[in-house]
Amino acid sequence: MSSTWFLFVVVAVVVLVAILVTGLLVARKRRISLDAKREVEEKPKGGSYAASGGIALAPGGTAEHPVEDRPETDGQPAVGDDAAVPRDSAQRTVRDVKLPEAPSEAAPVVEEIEPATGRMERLRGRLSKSRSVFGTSLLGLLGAGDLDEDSWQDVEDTLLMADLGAATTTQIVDRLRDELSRRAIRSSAEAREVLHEVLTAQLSTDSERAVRALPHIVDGQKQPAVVLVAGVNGTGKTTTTGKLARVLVAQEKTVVLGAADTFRAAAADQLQTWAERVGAEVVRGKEGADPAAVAFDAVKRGVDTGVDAVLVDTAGRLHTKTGLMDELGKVKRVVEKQAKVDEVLLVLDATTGQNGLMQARVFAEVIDVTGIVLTKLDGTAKGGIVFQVQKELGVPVKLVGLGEGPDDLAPFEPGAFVDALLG
Ligand SMILES: Nc1nc2c(ncn2[C@@H]2O[C@H](COP(=O)(O)OP(=O)(O)OP(=O)(O)O)[C@@H](O)[C@H]2O)c(=O)[nH]1
Repeated sequence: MSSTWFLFVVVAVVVLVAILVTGLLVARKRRISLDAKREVEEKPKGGSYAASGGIALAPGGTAEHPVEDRPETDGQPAVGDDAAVPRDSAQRTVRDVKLPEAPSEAAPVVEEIEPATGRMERLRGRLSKSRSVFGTSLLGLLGAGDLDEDSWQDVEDTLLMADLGAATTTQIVDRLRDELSRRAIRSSAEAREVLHEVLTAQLSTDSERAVRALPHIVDGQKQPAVVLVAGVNGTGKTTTTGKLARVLVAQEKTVVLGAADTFRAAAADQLQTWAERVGAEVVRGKEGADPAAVAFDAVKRGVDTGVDAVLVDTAGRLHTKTGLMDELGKVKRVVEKQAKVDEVLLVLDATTGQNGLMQARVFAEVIDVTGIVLTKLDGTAKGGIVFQVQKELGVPVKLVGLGEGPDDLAPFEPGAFVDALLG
């Protein structure tokens, strides 16, 4: 009995010792695996990169890098490179990798600009087509002395054909009749004098012809002049904007051009070319972007950089399309959140004759046109639209386009214009 009892005690002790040893081993193993986990967590990821604070920045070109000592020179490991330089040695950063040279683009050549003064005189010959109607026909008729009713009818027809319109033609013929009977005209030189007087008087206006494109002071701060250029398709808006920029730059003014014609990418490219030629900045949007937003950005840029003038070229739009005209109104309203629009130039193509007048009426209603630019006067015998537009709208013709050349833009001066018409 006692030996059975003794055996029982020995077995119990052995089992207890075995349990104790196993427990100790398990506890130790657990502790090691926990420590190992912490080690993994604390190891910074990505080698030397430790994103504890913000991104550390350093000025370019000043930091030192051991990379210079690496055997490879072109960024690729060379033979034996692995053996010579351990994989975990400092890596080259983006700053150290030399980029291939960008293909050198020829710097745009800034052109010399012809002085604007006396341009009308220089461009007089360009009005030759208009002159052939006015000068030759009218002077021939009037210089012949006493005119019968048929001759007066011819005078009237000549004026109508040159796009002076019915109302203006009647006024001019009435004035001519008065003057001729009062002065007893006998030669074509005298006739020319009378005609010159009457036509010039017909073109006179009390409105200011100067283009409001110079900066002014608002609340003690220089504010650029904001000029909006509008009109139907193809009248010469972009060309005029470019030509006007040249005039300003020639007078040492700084200019921002806004390419708010977002329908045609080519229009913005065209404006950009004009800008490069005079050294002006262009603000343009993506094709199809909101033109009002581009115009706004251009004016903001001009205000922020303190330039003298911001010229905004808008997309061509038919005056008969209400949606497009509304959009133009929006362009002006949005720009005016940034700065007052000082000048709204309506560009009319002189070769379109009477239709130009219709366009002018609608545009004037939508955006308060302040000045007319009559383009392509070099290519028409119908310069007479100048008379009508001004009389009907009470808006002065400020500039005339007399060719496709960069400096073929002249100020509108009634006396010089009539001189050019009569030859
Ligand atoms: N002869 C002549 N051509 C001109 C004159 N002004 C502009 N042009 C030409 O007219 C064409 C149209 O000119 P643009 O400036 O592109 O006209 P736009 O109004 O901006 O055109 P859209 O943006 O399509 O509405 C171009 O070939 C110009 O060279 C001018 O005074 N005389």
